[in-house]
Amino acid sequence: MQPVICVEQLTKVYDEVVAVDNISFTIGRGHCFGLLGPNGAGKTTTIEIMEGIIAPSRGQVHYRGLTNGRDISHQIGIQFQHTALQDYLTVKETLELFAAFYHQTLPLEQLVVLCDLQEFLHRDNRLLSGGQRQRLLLALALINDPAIVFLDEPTTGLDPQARRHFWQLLKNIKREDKTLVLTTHYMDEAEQLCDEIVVMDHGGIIEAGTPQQLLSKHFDEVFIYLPREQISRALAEQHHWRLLADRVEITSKNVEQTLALLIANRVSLEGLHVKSANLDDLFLKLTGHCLRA
Ligand SMILES: Nc1ncnc2c1ncn2[C@@H]1O[C@H](COP(=O)(O)OP(=O)(O)OP(=O)(O)O)[C@@H](O)[C@H]1O
Repeated sequence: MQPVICVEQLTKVYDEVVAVDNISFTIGRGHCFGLLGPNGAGKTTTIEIMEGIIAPSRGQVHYRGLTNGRDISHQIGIQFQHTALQDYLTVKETLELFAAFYHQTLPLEQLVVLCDLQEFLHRDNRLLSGGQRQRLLLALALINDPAIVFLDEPTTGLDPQARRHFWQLLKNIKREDKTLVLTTHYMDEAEQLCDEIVVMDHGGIIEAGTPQQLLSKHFDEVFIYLPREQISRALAEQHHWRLLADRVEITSKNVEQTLALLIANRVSLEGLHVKSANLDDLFLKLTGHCLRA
């Protein structure tokens, strides 16, 4: 891995709150790096220090010889969660306006293709759907052809189809040798996009690695589900299986053995569903609460 950003012993203390508590990590060039954690974990503070928006109390962020975000603005792009777009301007006019702020920009035609803006290029900003608006904001983050793009919960509020479309665009952008730094509340998004993730809680790092590394480190079992009415309460309690509202959850280290046990107990296997642990399960295990809770 060729490191592009090195965060070293970063700390941010507000009056009475340690928002970020001595964290260190490295982001590889061309990777998608995900910063995850529950509300108040310290993600935004960390990202804003990396972006040079706020100064750390202690520690450093190194980027190509630049420290703590100084003079970094022309090398990065930021997609903020809430950016006010100028009313009465079209998408094309908005791109042209933002392009005028920079010496060096990506050709607009390239941006339009990269962010899939063709269909609504001449539409007034006020008339854009949520997904179209996010694609325009992505284009604005890319306008100066940055090496690193920061994305703050880019798909919050989008419908499943628009989210998937957005993910595809981010995958294409990654192929252009850009490094993506993403915060998200959606574990499926992190699983789809991120090469490395860091999970924060209470200002510190509680886990770091690739999604696959973390899943295999924390889980050596799969979840088996069966409709509730097919398993007696006595059998479930005997084996400590979880009784959910409409199904039973069986945690199994050996699927074959569990199936044999079910068959031996004359349990019907109709509607059986097997699921490997995903980042949602990992998050729950690490932080004790769901991201959206
Ligand atoms: N300017 C500030 N002054 C005082 N405390 C702050 C300030 N900014 C953040 N904090 C506190 O620092 C902690 C970390 O906040 P931060 O916004 O970085 O968390 P987060 O992980 O981004 O949360 P969310 O997912 O809700 O955006 C919180 O306890 C927050 O209240």
